[in-house]
Amino acid sequence: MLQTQISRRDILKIAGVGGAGVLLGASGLTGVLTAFGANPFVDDDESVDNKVNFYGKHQSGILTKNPKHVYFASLNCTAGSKAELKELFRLWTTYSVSLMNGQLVGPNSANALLPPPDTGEAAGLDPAHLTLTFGVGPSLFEKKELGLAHKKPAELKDLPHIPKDQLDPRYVGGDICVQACADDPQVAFHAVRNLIRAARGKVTLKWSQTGFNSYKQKGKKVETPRNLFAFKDGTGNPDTDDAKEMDKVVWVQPGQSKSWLTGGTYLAVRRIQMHVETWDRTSLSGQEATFGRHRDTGAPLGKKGEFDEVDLELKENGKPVVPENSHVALARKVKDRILRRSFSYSDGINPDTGAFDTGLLFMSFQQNPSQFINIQKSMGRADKLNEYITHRGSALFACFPGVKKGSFLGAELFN
Ligand SMILES: C=CC1=C(C)c2cc3[nH]c(cc4nc(cc5[nH]c(cc1n2)c(C)c5CCC(=O)O)C(CCC(=O)O)=C4C)c(C)c3C=C
Ligand SMILES: [Fe+2]
Repeated sequence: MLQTQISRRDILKIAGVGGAGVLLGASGLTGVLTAFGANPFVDDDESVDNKVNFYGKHQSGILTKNPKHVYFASLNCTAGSKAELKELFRLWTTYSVSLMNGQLVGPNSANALLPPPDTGEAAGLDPAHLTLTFGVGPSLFEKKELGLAHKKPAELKDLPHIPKDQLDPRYVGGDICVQACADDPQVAFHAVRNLIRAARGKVTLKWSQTGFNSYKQKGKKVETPRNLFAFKDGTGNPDTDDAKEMDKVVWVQPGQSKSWLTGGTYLAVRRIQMHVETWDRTSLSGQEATFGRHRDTGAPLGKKGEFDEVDLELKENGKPVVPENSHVALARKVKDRILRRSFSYSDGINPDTGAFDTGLLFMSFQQNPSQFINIQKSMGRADKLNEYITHRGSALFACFPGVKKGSFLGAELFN
């Protein structure tokens, strides 16, 4: 860690101490160098509580468990050249490590005539397990000024239309994405706000979505969160502690795609409205038949425990206990697997209908978008859940591999 760094807790102590010399002496070099266009190396500070490391083989925020809040931002890229974009990702690397350490993105200046380098609303807060995940969308590679067309992976293209989706252009696509997850929504927002602020002239916000997850925690044991239809959501996910499984499901392996994406992954995002008014008029048995699981325990129909194996062959009076058109049965019809990492959202009401604008910010990570697409196709028109949901937003991003100390986000793409 740079000796010159300053924690967000320290800022409160230092506040009020005048004199540029004092402040630069205490917290120094980072902001000064950043202001002159250089990016000093900032390391993970493992002495900080509630902190997730930035550096590693893979980016954070993909296998990182139990995120409570997300601020997801989809961005337009307005950089004029590849060199400009590369500089931005270098700067974002330094910023991301500082933010995930719970530090200011730049030291305060004593000059009150200047805006403070850090927007300040996370002052005094710890990192709250902040993770930052960056990806690039298909449209980035179509920008002639960036000269990246030859680096576009064949599979990085807009997700296909699915029956009944009613996409709203306000929630579609994006050149770049930033996913900020934290246990504190203000920490997540602060991170995205400062990243965007530092990128002025190089990116603009296209769309964004906040989301949340709530779960009971006893010691280290965490219960599966419930979605806004009250069902446990995430039970059937692959085991993120199983590295071999993650290499099969999530991480792009050497030779599978463009080399810059090795160790990275694809993020499929769907903003899915959930018609809670209709759901709340549905019987419990109807709700359980929709998912193929019990609402209370999360167990597959016909079973007792949440993690009992789903048995699609189980019959009662000649009929499958887990209905063939249930969400889970259809998801299991194909052999493809994905890692879901979704969040509920609640965005007020739709002024035209008076209905809640609420639902699921569905996010899944997979080594090839075809895994998501095959599951989506299997669900197709048949999924009983379709009666209660409408897909409103959609985007696909290729998320960079992790960053080695001394390197920067997307180095393999830009070098
Ligand atoms: C194409 C991928 C999927 C979309 C889109 C999707 C939307 C969606 N899902 C729920 C709620 C639940 N999904 C559950 C399981 C489940 N869902 C998918 C895929 C998509 N879901 C998969 C691959 C699975 C796992 C199937 C398995 O192998 O068992 C469940 C059951 C519990 C669990 O495993 O998480 C729920 C509940 C909603 C509400 C929704 C759109 C709003
Ligand atoms: Fe699902």
